[in-house]
Amino acid sequence: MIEVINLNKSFGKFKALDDLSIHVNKASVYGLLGPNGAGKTTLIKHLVGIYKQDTGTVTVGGEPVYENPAVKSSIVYIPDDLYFFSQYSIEETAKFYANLYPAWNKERYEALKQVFPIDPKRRITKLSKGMQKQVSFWLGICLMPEVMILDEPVDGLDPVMRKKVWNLMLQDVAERQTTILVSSHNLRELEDVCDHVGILHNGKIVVERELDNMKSDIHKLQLAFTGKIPEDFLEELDILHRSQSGSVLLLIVKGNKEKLLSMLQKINPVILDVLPLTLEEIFIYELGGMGYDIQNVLI
Ligand SMILES: Nc1ncnc2c1ncn2[C@@H]1O[C@H](COP(=O)(O)OP(=O)(O)OP(=O)(O)O)[C@@H](O)[C@H]1O
Repeated sequence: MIEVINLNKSFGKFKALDDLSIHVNKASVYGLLGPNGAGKTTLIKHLVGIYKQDTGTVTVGGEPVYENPAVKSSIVYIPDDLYFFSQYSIEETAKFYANLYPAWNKERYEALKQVFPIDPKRRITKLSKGMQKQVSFWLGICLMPEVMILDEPVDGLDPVMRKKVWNLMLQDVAERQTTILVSSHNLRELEDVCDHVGILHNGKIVVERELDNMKSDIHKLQLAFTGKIPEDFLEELDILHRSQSGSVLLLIVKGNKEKLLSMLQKINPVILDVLPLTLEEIFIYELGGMGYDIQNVLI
């Protein structure tokens, strides 16, 4: 649904996006992670047609986005820094959208008054930051978008509202095949909602993974041996991290779990446990294995 191929963008001599490619399937949720200055907002501004790429292609539904009003009208963009007309109430903004966008869904707007407990007569710019975020989701969802692009979306929302907003959007992914791309610094925030995650660092995608597959491909093992550690044998494994506490060896290993276990049983360890890994740990070890300074890449 969203396809970015070999995208390059420089500001003067500074290369903000460096031959970047991503692919986001229809009816999926793609999480874009990365530290400050990685290039997330710059990429997003290409996806919503604000920036024109230097080179490369950016398409949504197979169509280029830049200067393409038809494609742009199918995308709802909720930026980090929200903008609303300074004099308009929620109600007036809703009327404005209803006149401008044929897809505006009035019934939905009315129904969502139950979810967003804000008086629609209030002027939006006078609301708190979190309340303004709520309004942007309320109105954005009523535009019945095919694609939602969200920059730090739940920043400022309280935990109950975060859950409500994600529930509404995930319902649209399931029922209307909406496609969502969401940027964040926080992997934990994305873990529950995304099916793919891409990590952006210095303008490049350094890791892109389907989350369902990830946990089946990387394992935390605790091992202990009666005699010496069989180093020759361990060299055969794809070890991302190794540490030792007393006689217990902790390994983070890539590979098929059953194969690993049957290999390791052959060397008769006195302890052989497979421990669960969080998604955050997986990324930390994978990126560490690729030579990235983890502290600078993930929070
Ligand atoms: N209009 C611009 N002119 C010059 N440099 C820019 C411009 N926009 C972005 N940059 C630079 O491009 C890099 C990427 O910025 P971007 O805002 O895309 O990062 P980000 O990943 O969204 O960061 P954050 O998490 O802090 O919001 C930064 O070094 C930034 O200074």
